[in-house]
Amino acid sequence: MKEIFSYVKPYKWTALIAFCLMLLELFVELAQPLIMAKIIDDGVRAQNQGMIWQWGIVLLGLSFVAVIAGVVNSYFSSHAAQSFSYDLRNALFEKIQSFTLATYQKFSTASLITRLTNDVTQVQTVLFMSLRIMLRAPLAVVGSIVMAFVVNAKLALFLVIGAPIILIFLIFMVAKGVSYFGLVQKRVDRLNRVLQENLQAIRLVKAYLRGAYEASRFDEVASSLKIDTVKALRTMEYIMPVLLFIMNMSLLAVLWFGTKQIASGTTPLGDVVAIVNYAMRMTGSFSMFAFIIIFYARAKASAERMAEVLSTENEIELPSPSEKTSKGLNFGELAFEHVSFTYPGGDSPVLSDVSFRVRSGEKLAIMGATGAGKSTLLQLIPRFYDVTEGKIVVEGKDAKQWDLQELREIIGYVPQQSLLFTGSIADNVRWGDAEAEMDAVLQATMQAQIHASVEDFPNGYETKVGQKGVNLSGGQKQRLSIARALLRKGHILMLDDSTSALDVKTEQALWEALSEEQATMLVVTQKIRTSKGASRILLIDAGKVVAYGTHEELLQTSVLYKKIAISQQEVEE
Ligand SMILES: Nc1ncnc2c1ncn2[C@@H]1O[C@H](COP(=O)(O)OP(=O)(O)OP(=O)(O)O)[C@@H](O)[C@H]1O
Repeated sequence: MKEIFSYVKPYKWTALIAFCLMLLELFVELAQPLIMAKIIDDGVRAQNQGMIWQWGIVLLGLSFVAVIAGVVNSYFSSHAAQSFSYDLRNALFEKIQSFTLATYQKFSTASLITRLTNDVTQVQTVLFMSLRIMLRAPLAVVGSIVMAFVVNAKLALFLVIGAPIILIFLIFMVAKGVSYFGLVQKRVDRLNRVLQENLQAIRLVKAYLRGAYEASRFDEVASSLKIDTVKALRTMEYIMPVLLFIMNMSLLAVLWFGTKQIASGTTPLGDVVAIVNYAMRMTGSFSMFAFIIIFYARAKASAERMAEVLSTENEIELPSPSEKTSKGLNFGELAFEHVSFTYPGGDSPVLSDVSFRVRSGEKLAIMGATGAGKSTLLQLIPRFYDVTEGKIVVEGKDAKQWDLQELREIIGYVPQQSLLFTGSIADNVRWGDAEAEMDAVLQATMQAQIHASVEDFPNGYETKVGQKGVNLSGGQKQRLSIARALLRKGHILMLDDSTSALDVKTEQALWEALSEEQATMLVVTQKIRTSKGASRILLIDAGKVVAYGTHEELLQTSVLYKKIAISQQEVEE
């Protein structure tokens, strides 16, 4: 909570003004019973009309001040709370951007979304409430006790007795509430995950008629959210009756002894009325406090979840400034030296002792059965994950000594699953280089064989791409992803089975266009037709290199490669 509230610091003045206005409001509120007592004793009982008018006007004036203070306080409180949540959300987002893929996996996308939305809102609400009413409640309690002592110390004692019991009880309930609400937030995570999976795979849900199953899955998570929320709120329900019981007992004691004192003439009626008024205010403030405590307990659980994100250390080892060297010299050269890799949390290596070298401008085809480790191999180069053993040498330097941004800048990557973003087609291609002129965009799209298709769209390059590219075909998405990587003009171009949705003619035209590329190319493929054109082929099986060489060499030396070649020739024949 402390770490999260450090984000209030930039708005401390706004918060302080809100706090002072709240104090003013409170002061007016506490002064009212005192004035009422004066009106009763010196005005009503003494039958002094002038006095009643005089203090009546004071009372009205003070009420007006309280209203103005309340309105201005609201303005400053909401400004501080909104600015705080804006900064916090940005800080969380920035932190998440710096995560390694392994860390993303640890948190899960749905949980990160909940933390950035729902959790931030919980804390923001409590901050607003704190500045508006939350701090006011305990201050009103203390203020009421002090004023009650000013009016009549003996009667005020009855109000003090219950207060410590209530405080201890409230602290106990908050501690209990935090653990319950932590669980509730986890349920919200689960609900978001199910919803996210369902929406992402909506076509599959419809095609496989899984609507009813999905509805029951959603119902299950929604009902566990309901059950746990009710459980958490139920715990909180005890707060109010216990509070009211203790406070009402105090009030009864005040009335009992107050009446006796009035009868014996030791205390004026106005004093008893004022003390009763303060006791009622205390009860009201405690009730308000009890209500806010529910929000506070929930916000505390949320704050802990956000602090967990903010304090997560990046697992990627970054070079120290002395180790860091500028970009490499050998354009696009790449070598794997005895590289082994196990996924975080995995028990067996996905890649074992992989070694190969690709020279500047060469094209390496990576082949192997599904699950052999081809995509994993590519993902190690831009350091999405770090190697477990061995090293990757990029342009003559260990990848770990590269500045991470510089390393990623020289790599154009086309993932297996083409991903596009909401925006225009031009915007999507410009992901490769945000500053690129339209000429460069056109050059990249022509090379990727997508220019003609884009021209056919009514709005050309300004055509809006729906979420994840829903309004484009698989082949169009693949080629736009390739254009994006080409625009990057990197030294190394990595294509992960990125032409699977293209017809033979378009694919051929694409490879021809790409043969003019200067960049070193790593191409994951299943097709002998593609590997034939590569400078070298790396054949992997269950994470191990089983063959490495040119097409002709592999036909001679690798039984597996030869088998694949024969099977594909048969298919082609
Ligand atoms: N994020 C991950 N966490 C844990 N294990 C993973 C992860 N991604 C892949 N794996 C495992 O690593 C192995 C290699 O996967 P990889 O995606 O690299 O294979 P591939 O050769 O590219 O397969 P395909 O041709 O089907 O895409 C598989 O056994 C897979 O289950």
